[in-house]
Amino acid sequence: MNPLNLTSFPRPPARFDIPSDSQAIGSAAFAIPDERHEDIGTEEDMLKIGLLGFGTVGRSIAEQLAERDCGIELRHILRRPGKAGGPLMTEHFAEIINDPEVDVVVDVLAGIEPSRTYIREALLAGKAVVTANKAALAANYEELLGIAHAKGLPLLFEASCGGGIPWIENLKKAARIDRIESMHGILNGTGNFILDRMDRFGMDFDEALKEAQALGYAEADPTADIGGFDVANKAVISASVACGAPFKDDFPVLGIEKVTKSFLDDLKREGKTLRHMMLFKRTNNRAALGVAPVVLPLESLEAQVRSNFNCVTLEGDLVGRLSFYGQGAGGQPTADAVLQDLTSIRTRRVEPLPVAAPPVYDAGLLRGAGLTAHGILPDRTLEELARAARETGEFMTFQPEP
Ligand SMILES: NC(=O)C1=CN([C@@H]2O[C@H](COP(=O)(O)OP(=O)(O)OC[C@H]3O[C@@H](n4cnc5c(N)ncnc54)[C@H](O)[C@@H]3O)[C@@H](O)[C@H]2O)C=CC1
Ligand SMILES: N[C@@H](CC=O)C(=O)O
Repeated sequence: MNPLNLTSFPRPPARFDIPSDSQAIGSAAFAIPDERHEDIGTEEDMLKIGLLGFGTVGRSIAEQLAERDCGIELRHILRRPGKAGGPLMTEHFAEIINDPEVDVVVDVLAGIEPSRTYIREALLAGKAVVTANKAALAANYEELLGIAHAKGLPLLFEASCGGGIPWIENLKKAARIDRIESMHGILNGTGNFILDRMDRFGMDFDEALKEAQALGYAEADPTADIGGFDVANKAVISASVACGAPFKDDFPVLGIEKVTKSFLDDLKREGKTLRHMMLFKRTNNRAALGVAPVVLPLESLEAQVRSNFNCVTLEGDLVGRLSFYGQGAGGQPTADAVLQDLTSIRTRRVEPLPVAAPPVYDAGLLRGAGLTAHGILPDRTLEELARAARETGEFMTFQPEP
């Protein structure tokens, strides 16, 4: 029995302009009828999944499914050739999408490919998809959400941003009522772990990075974490959800590779600290995005965020500021986010994505009122500061508005 009652997914509010073409980013509300969806199950039915990947997150998902009664049955686990020895293991993706019992394909692979191909093929084969892979999603957001929309299938990605924090779900909910005017926050557990270990325990950068890797926080290639590209992927996904349209523009990304203990000690003496942040601003139909190390007063909210924790804030025109805090990396919190998405599908409580016209990129929004440059180069945009940082090799930091 297929428990995916696609016709019962809530419809988005009427104020959204729903594009009719199949590439449009839409919600799972628009089910295209096919015979698979006619066999509608109930909430009590087991949701059957095929798991792609058996690393830190994949193992945690399998462990939790064995331990708790979530109403989810694990039918297959895709592993690399030569590693698929155990029960349920396969090295053939075709075995998963050709299994008519599989309702949802869960992607916890690393890197853009083969995830993009597998998500595409799963959706085209009529399977819902849950992914934690922000690199694959950010790079192919329009295409993949477009296919999900055209097929009337959920493509959920809570785990892709902020580990165990229910950020995407709440951002979608806020966007039902509010205009999302800004977002900022810490969205990388590895980077925050490193800065915190250096700041509070005097650890070296490399030593702290090794510990983050051993704890399962870092990406397979940790340069994505410390160079800001992992935050950039999460920023693209968050901005796309907030704007109701794929956020495709280039934007400045500054990493934390150059941070030293002595730099953090100097800041501490001034009553400040450093956090690696996503920065997003939007007014009317204009928006800007950036990733940068930000100098913060010690008493600020983000300065309290330690270890692998993340803290991300949205500002809506009605609700004002809403902040979300929790473990941003690690097998268990990320497994929780995946299981939450699967439970939303099983219980047919999928929050639809807002849909709107894409904003025009306006770099000037991250200047002046939005951010004040710290120390040097005041009154420049984040783009100009990023360029100068690359050219001079200097380490740039910014202070957020109070
Ligand atoms: N570790 C974390 O805290 C978080 C990770 N994520 C994302 O979740 C995904 C998984 O992360 P981790 O489990 O930490 O990564 P990982 O590197 O520990 O696991 C990835 C697994 O996929 C396997 N794999 C790669 N290509 C494959 C292929 N073609 N066929 C079969 N298996 C293949 C690898 O052998 C590895 O076991 C990544 O996309 C990551 O960005 C998201 C949130 C938090
Ligand atoms: N490498 C990432 C994992 C979670 O998204 C991080 O450290 O935040």
